[in-house]
Amino acid sequence: MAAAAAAAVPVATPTPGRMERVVLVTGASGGVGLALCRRLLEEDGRIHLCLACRNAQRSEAARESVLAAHPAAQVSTVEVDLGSLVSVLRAARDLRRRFQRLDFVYLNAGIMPNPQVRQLESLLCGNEKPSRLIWTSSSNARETAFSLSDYQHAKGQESYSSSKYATDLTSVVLNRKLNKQGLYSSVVCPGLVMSNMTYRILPVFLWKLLMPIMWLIRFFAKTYTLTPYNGAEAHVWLFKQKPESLDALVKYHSCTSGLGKNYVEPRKMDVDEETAEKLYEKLLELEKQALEKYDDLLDK
Ligand SMILES: NC(=O)C1=CN([C@@H]2O[C@H](COP(=O)(O)OP(=O)(O)OC[C@H]3O[C@@H](n4cnc5c(N)ncnc54)[C@H](OP(=O)(O)O)[C@@H]3O)[C@@H](O)[C@H]2O)C=CC1
Ligand SMILES: CC(C)CCC[C@@H](C)[C@H]1CC[C@H]2C3=CC[C@H]4[C@H](C)C(=O)CC[C@]4(C)[C@H]3CC[C@]12C
Repeated sequence: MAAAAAAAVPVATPTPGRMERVVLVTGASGGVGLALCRRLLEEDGRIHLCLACRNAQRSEAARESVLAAHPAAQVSTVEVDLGSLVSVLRAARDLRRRFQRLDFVYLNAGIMPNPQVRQLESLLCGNEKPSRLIWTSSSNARETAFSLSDYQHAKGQESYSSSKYATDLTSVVLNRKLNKQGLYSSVVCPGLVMSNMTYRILPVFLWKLLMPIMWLIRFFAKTYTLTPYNGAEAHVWLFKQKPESLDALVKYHSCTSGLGKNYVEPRKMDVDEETAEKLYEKLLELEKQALEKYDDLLDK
């Protein structure tokens, strides 16, 4: 299975030319990630879009559905299970071989931050134009759920809030370390979106029954974006911004008004920069230990 997860490149997909922007989206097989892919191509049909998914069938189905709406688009796939270090390293090696740089990486499948980014550093840093990392975090990221001494949350009960807080910290520290090398990182919250994730909280039929109530709630709670399309608003907005104009300590929230109008709301994050720095040191140490075992998957 792990070998199969290495990398599948559709043969028909051309290698991106020098001037095309390359955009990688993780978790692109459904929900916010897939809606984001469609919306990005509406913004710029010339990008080379690479869908990073863990399941080959779902990945191909996503690629076909994106191509159905944008037949001339350049869409490729890379298989990666972000829960497996070997799979992440193989996919990163494959991406390093296929692309000279990555202009945008949307880290949308929500798992702990390391080492997916570090393995792509050579594609993200030192390019002519800045590269961007955009993490799908959540308004549910909470400092109280996170502990530096147990940053992998082995002992806690709030892994979701903890991992999203770790994501926020990582984004903050990456900006401090890598802005000067041309890498800019941002975090977004898609709001409450109906997707496979929420269908694991309540069954689909119940959400459908609740939908009229949620449309009403949306007049008061603007983060009830409800559809993946609306949830991708902040991601798409960031795609159009100059990275130098963004605040590293802000989370960008997708919002939808009661009448269905989408907009983005920046909110200051409650992150301690010293904790961010300490987490970064710990992640580097963890990475060093983990990578010692997988020397053959690293480019020297
Ligand atoms: N829905 C919501 O209300 C909210 C969502 N979010 C965040 O938005 C992001 C997208 O979620 P959403 O679209 O709602 O959920 P979905 O479950 O619809 O999509 C999640 C995507 O991530 C992929 N994925 C999950 N685990 C892995 C893995 N180990 N390796 C590779 N890919 C993986 C899934 O692949 P597969 O198809 O194979 O399962 C799928 O493509 C997440 O980070 C989530 O935490 C934040 C706030 C609210
Ligand atoms: C009438 C309905 C509103 C009743 C639904 C009750 C609950 C099951 C849900 C109400 C709000 C939901 C959530 C809000 C925030 C999400 C957050 C941003 C996230 O990242 C993960 C999912 C949420 C926690 C989501 C979960 C279901 C609710 C609690």
